[in-house]
Amino acid sequence: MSRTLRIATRKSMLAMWQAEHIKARLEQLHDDLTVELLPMSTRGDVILDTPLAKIGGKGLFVKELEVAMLEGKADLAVHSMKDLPVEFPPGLELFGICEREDPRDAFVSNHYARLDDLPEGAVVGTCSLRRKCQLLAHYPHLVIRDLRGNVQTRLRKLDEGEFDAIILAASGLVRLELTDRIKERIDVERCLPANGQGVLGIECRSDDPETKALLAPLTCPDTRSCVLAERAMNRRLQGGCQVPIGAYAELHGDQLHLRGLVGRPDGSEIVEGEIQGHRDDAEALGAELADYLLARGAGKILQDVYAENELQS
Ligand SMILES: NCc1[nH]cc(CCC(=O)O)c1CC(=O)O
Repeated sequence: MSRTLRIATRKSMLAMWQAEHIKARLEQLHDDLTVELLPMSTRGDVILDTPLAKIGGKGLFVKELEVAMLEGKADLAVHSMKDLPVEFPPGLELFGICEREDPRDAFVSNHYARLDDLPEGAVVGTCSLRRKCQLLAHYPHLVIRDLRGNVQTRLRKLDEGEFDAIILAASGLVRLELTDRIKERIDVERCLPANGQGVLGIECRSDDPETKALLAPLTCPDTRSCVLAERAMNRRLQGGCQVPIGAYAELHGDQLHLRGLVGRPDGSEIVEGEIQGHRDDAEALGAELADYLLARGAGKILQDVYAENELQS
């Protein structure tokens, strides 16, 4: 029986690449399946002049896609897991979690080979409070400036000389075949990634078993365990995507090792911790690590960050 699936997607090059990638994999897996893309604009794409942390609102980039699925105009959406809110609207769920690519942040510069080489006062572009916090904690001599836009826009601003360097997810650059722009992959000890970084997630309607059956083979069980732990930590911390929270899990056999971090955007305080346990307890481990961080002052830091965002908006 032939079937057609429609993927709702943002129109940025990275989002389109990701949707095309899942389309190709699905069509390869299933004979007689046709996959079409439904490109859409989201609020996050339209509001380009305000730092994301100030616009706030969870899921700025996903709401329109979700409406399209609920209205039956599309069957699935492909997301960067790190941009996905931890909760889903009724009727929709996270069904597929694909194999993780490089989770690290990448150092991109036209003049410097490594983060360590940046001189006093060098200007680094990022709008991620997580990156800002960790960069300033390790390199207090740097100046961090907001940098927004899709990957191409950010690279253009670097090339125009507005910044000495910028930080982007390595995975996004790799997907766009811009690997040669990566000067250094920053180890997770210096910059703990965002939960779900480097992972594609697939969202679909909860009551759509046919789509789910087609999507099932895309899930990577190892990545899924890691991402469940990372997201459980963020959920317990009640962190949206615009907060200085890092979460990164790795598997060693069946042992899951999760690291977490909450920090002040200026790098003046970082609360961090790690936990290890069986992968079957991934979500419980995430929640437990969140409680550990909360007991050490993470809640106060997050409260202050949220209050600051309120004030500026
Ligand atoms: N917030 C934007 C965004 N969302 C996902 C990625 C990269 C790909 C990924 O993490 O899977 C990026 C770009 C970036 O942070 O440099």
